[in-house]
Amino acid sequence: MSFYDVPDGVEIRGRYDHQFAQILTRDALQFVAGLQREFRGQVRFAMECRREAKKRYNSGGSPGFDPATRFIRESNWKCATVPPAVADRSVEITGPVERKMIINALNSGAKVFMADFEDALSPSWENLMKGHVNLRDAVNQTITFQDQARNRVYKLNETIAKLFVRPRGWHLPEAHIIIDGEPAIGCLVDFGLYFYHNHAMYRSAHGAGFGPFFYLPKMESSREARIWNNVFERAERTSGIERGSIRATVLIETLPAVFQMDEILYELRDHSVGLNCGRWDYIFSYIKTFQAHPDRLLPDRVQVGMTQHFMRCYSDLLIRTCHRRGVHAMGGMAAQIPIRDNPAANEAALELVRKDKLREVRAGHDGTWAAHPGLIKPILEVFTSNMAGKANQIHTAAREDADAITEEDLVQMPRGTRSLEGLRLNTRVGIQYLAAWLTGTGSVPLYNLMEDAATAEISRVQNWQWIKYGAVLTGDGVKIRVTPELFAKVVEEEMERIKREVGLEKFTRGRYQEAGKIFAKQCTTPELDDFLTLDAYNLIVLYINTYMVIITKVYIIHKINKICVESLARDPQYCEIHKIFRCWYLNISLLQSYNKTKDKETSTLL
Ligand SMILES: CC(=O)SCCNC(=O)CCNC(=O)[C@H](O)C(C)(C)COP(=O)(O)OP(=O)(O)OC[C@H]1O[C@@H](n2cnc3c(N)ncnc32)[C@H](O)[C@@H]1OP(=O)(O)O
Ligand SMILES: O=CC(=O)O
Ligand SMILES: [Mg+2]
Repeated sequence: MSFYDVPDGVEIRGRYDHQFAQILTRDALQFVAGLQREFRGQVRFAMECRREAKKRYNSGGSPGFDPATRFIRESNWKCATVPPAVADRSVEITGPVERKMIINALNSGAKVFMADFEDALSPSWENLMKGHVNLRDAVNQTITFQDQARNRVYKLNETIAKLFVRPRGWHLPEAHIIIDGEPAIGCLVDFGLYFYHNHAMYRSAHGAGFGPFFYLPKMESSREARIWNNVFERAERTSGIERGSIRATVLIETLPAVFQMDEILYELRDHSVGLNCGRWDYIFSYIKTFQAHPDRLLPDRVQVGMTQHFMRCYSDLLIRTCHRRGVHAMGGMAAQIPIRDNPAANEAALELVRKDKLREVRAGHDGTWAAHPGLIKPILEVFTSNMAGKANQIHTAAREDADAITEEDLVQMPRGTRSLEGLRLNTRVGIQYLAAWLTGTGSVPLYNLMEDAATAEISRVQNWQWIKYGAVLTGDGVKIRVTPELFAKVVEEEMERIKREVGLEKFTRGRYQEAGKIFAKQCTTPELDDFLTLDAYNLIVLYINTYMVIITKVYIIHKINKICVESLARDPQYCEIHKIFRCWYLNISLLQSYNKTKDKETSTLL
C-alpha cells in the first residue's frame, strides 16, 4: 500500500509523510530505480566475491596483495587534482543525519562534516527519510531547529563546514523501498536521493563547481570501488554535470581492503578525494577475517589501539599510498568524548585525544575525525601547529619508508592480554548499543566513549571468537577459560548491572531485554553473522501495510477485551484465570501474526 507517486516497478512500504513525499518524488525514485537496475548485477557479483573470499580465509587463507594488479601498484599515475573547496580537511566532525546535530556539526568550526547514514545511524525508515529532509534543508541553508525545552532556535552560522555524506555499505538492503520486486540496495537509495535533490545547489553554493562529496564505507575490494565509480559516472551523465564533479573518500576499514588501496584509488581516480583510516571497523574486520583461525585470539578491545604494529603499518601505508597518488590521507576517530561532570577525567580524555592526533599529524595524515564539537578546537590546534601553515601534507609527507611494509606487518597479531573484565565490558557495551540501535539511536555515549555500529561490532565478534575457541583469560590475575556457561553468567550479571546503571524505568521502557537476548545469540551462534546490523535489521523494519493491519487488530482486540471484561462483571461464573487466558491468547496471536507477516516479507527481500 503506497500513497507516494511512484514510477513503474517501484513500491514504497514505509510510512507516508508529506515531508518524505518531497524527497520520494516520482523523478527521484526513477533515478534511484535506474541506478538499481543498472548496477544490481554488479553488486550481487561483488557480494558473491565477498563470500568466496570468506571461504578462502575460513580455510586458512589470509588476505594479501594481488599479483594480478601489481602494475597498478607499481606504475606512476595520479588521481584527479583535489578540489580547492576541500583542500583543507584538517578536522572533520561526524554524526548521524539528525536535525539538531547537523546544525551543530556544520557550525562546529570543523572543516568538514560527514553526515552519516552508516555507523552512526540506526537505519529505520523514520531516521533515513528525516535525514534526507534535513540534508536538503542544510544544503539549501534553510535548516533550523527549535528546542522547545530550552527555548532555543538553532540555525546555521555564516561560515559552515563542507558537507560529505556517507551512504550505507553495499551489504545493507532498504526493505521499505521495493524495486522490481526486490528490496532496494541501501546505499544506492542514500546516494541517489541525496544526489538527486542536492547536486545542483551543492555545486553552486558550497563546492565551487565540485561535489557533492561522499565517504564510502566498508568496501572489501577494488571491484566494489569500480561500481561506485560507475554509479558516479551515471549520475553525472544523467544530470548533465561535468565528469569528475562528484568526489569521494573511501574508508579503508576492512582487512582485505588494505591490500587494495592503490587499486581502489585507481578505480576512482577521477572521483577520488582520498582514503581514511576507519580504525574501528578495521579491527572488527581483522577478527572477522580470521574468524576460523584459533591462533588469532585478540587481546581486550581497549588494548587494540593505533600503536599496535599492524595498526601503525596500516596507517603509514595509507598515508604513503594517498600522497603518492596526490590525495588526502585522513586519520580516524578517537573514541574519547568530553566528560562534563568531572574536570580531571575530562582533561585526561582530552589528553588522550591530543596524543592520538599528534601521532596522526606527525605520521603525515592530512586531517582527522572528531566525534564531538567539544573536540574540534583542541584537535585543530594539534593539526594546524604541526602542518607548517599548509592546508594539507599531500606534497610534503611522502612517507617513502612505508614502501617497506609487508603483508606480514599488516596482519601481525596485536599484543596484550585478555581478561574477564574485557568480556564483561564487551557484553555491557554490546547490549546497551543494540538496545539503543533498536530504538532508533545509532551512536551513543557509553562509559565516556563514543560507541557506534563499528565499535559495537568489535565487542560482538571478540566475544564470539573467545567463546568459540575457549580463550583463556589471564588479564585479571586469575586464569579462566571462556565457555558458553561462563558467558551466560556474564550476560546475566551484566544485565543486572545495566539495569542498576540506567535505572529500572529506562530499563523497562527500553529494549534491553530483547537486546540482551539478541547479543547473547549473536555471540554464541555456530556461524558468525557477517554484520550485527544486518542480522537485527528485520527488527526495525516496519511496513505501512503491516503497521495498519496491526493498528486495526489492536483496536479489535481492545474491543473484544472490553466486551469480555464487561460480561465478566455481569456473570460471576467466569473465573479470573479464564479472563487472563483469553487476553493472553488474543495478544499472543496478534503478535504472532504481525511477526509472521514481517518475517515472511523481509526474508524474501534480504
Ligand atoms: C567508527 C565511526 O564510524 S566514527 C563515525 C560515526 N560515529 C559518530 O559520528 C558519532 C558522533 N558523535 C555522537 O553521536 C555524539 O557525540 C555521542 C553520541 C558520542 C555523544 O552524544 P551526547 O552525549 O549527546 O553529547 P553531549 O550531550 O555532550 O552533546 C553536547 C552538544 O553537542 C552536540 N553534539 C554532540 N556530538 C555531536 C556531533 N557529532 N555532531 C554535532 N553535534 C554534536 C549535541 O547535539 C549537544 O548539542 P546541544 O548542546 O546544542 O544540545
Ligand atoms: O567508520 C569508521 C570506523 O572507524 O569504522
Ligand atoms: Mg566504519
